[in-house]
Amino acid sequence: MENLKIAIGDGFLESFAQIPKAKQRKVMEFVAKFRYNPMANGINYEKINDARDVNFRSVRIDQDYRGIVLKPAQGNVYILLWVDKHDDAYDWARSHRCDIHPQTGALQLVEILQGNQPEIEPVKIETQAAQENRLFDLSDETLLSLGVPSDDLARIQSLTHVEALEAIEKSLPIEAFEALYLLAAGTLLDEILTDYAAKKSTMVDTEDFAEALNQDASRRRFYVVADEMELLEMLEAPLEKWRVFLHPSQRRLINRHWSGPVRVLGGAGTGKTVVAMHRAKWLAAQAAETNERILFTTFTSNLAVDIQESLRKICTAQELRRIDVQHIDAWIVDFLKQQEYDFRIAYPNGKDSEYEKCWSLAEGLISPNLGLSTSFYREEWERVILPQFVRSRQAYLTTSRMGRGVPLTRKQRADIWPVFEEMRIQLTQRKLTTIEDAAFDIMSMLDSGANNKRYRSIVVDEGQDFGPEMLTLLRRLIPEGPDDLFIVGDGHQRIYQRKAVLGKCGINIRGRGKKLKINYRTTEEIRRFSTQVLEGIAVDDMDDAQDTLTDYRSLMHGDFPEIKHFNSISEEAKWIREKIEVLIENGLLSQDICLVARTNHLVDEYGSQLQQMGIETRKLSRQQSDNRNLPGIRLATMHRVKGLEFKVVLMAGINEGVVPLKISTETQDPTEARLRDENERALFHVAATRAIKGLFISSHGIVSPYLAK
Ligand SMILES: Nc1ncnc2c1ncn2[C@@H]1O[C@H](COP(=O)(O)OP(=O)(O)OP(=O)(O)O)[C@@H](O)[C@H]1O
Repeated sequence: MENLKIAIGDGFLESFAQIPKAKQRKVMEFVAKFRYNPMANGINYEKINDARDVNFRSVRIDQDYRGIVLKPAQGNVYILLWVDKHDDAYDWARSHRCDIHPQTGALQLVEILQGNQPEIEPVKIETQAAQENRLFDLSDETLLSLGVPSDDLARIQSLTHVEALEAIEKSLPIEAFEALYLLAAGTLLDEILTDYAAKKSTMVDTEDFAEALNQDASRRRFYVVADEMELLEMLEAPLEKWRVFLHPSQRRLINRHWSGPVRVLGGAGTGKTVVAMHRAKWLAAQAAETNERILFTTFTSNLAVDIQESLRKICTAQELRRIDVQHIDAWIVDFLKQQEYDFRIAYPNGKDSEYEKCWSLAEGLISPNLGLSTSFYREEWERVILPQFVRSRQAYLTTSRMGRGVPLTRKQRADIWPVFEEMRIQLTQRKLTTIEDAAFDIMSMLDSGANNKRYRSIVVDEGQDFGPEMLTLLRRLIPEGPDDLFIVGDGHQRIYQRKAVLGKCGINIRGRGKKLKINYRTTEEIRRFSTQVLEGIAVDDMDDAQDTLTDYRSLMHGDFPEIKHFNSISEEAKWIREKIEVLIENGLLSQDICLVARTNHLVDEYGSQLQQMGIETRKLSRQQSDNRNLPGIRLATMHRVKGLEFKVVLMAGINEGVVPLKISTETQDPTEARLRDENERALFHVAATRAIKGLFISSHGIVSPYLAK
């Protein structure tokens, strides 16, 4: 059919997810027929009496259920909006309308306020005091550019508090509400205008729905379906809205050419991984003709597994074949294997403890006369020697020690060097090396022409945890140029004590540093609580400037996190059990609840207490991703839950000495102590921001200083 456009609204998927499985099957049968030919015999479009929107029609799914479709008089456009029981579907249709905004050209779906509307303040501003109280001192033109419908201008201009704005949320187009909400929360007007305002256009045809569907602002709620398979796939996972409904700020980063490396910041849950995945898909589609490959790399192995799984949901088979998803260590190991490299990588505190054996032998060379603590040597090794590939005494004498608290003279450097040299000797004798040295060895191999893996582009998730050696390696792996590197990350979530400055790794992001600001995962109450722990801490933007969380918000609301202290772990575990039972009684699945603790030991302890009380648990392993089809309360360390999300998170054992972990923060160097404390705070922040709608925090004994007010 000529110019046929079939679209689906996000509300259709949400309402579809709510109906019984048997009815969902009927809807799928209907949708298949509808997608093939919306004018087919048997699809009857019924007018809806009293509907305020003349373009709404109902369609029959079966005896009980109806779909609501937007079917404008002009053009060949059909938009699936809602599905529900007959009467509920009609009620929905009567209480909504869908218009094209005359200035922005966006398609907007809003609820029609009726009955008990929040009190609207008088439009006419009579006194100066009243005028000063106004929430938004904005002209009609500015409000229109943000997508506020013309009927709502006076109402918005008269609002005096944010609760009144929240009360009319559903009656405002999503983009207008979001811009106003962020403004009310303190975001600067200039920033809002840059991110949200549409340029004034005199060309908008408010009857041209086909054109309206092309607007970025429309595409966060309406998606034009390419084929029947795609539509059915969307119905298979109706709540995975990230697959198609991208925020304009996300879309702007994805579907375009960039002249060089891009760095995307964003607080927890702002959709960085979603953006990185869509970017990889777009890049893979661009590479169709050249058959070039994309590397998608992460810091943790679990995330790489999850990303591979999620990419399957948005990529074609061809696109998927062009993307290598691998966490960076695995990539390094693979590369070295192909080069027949003779060394195995040993990790600190690794399973075989070889690394620690080598270190204790190296420590044997520490001279007590120098007056430096043993922890100082280890910190120097990890923070200075390894990341900068310092291989000789001579090089060490002139190496930058920026960020280290204890200054060293040249003589002291010369005196302590043998310890590091010995560490390398011990490792080499066992045919071992560190991941950092391995990365630098690959760079030497690349310099001598070994590159069996040529990539068109590299996409990096968890960028904040990549050390300088890894970022330098990625830079060397791909020639500088358009669409070379796309790095997402968040310094507030740096939990592995690795820190790099992109510019110093040869990655120049000038003019291509971007930020995501809307948290899609967590309620505003949980977001606020989770960021408190980082207050007053200067966090970098992965380059040479600072990042901030002041412009990071959630539009969802829920309960405040609950915090409870106990005398003993058994009392605490009992309380946790009661919480779990109530949550499950209220319809939550056990696999949507995760208990998080700081150490493996504590995780196991809570696990056995819960099991003794008859609660099924499942500990998340380091090697495997979580299969959410299996029941059981999830148990995990704070490190393991990075990148994941659960409807409810129970943070247990938030005690003094545990959070922050005493042995992790013990050092005699005050600068190092500060860095480690920041790291522990980031870990707490990461764990708390995994919660979608419920966060419960408990402790036993003396409470953690992070909770004590
Ligand atoms: N455009 C979108 N529409 C709907 N949901 C979205 C969108 N973007 C992201 N989300 C959802 O928000 C949640 C967080 O997304 P994602 O994991 O990509 O964020 P993140 O910034 O990488 O988080 P973190 O840094 O905390 O791991 C996920 O549930 C994701 O599906």
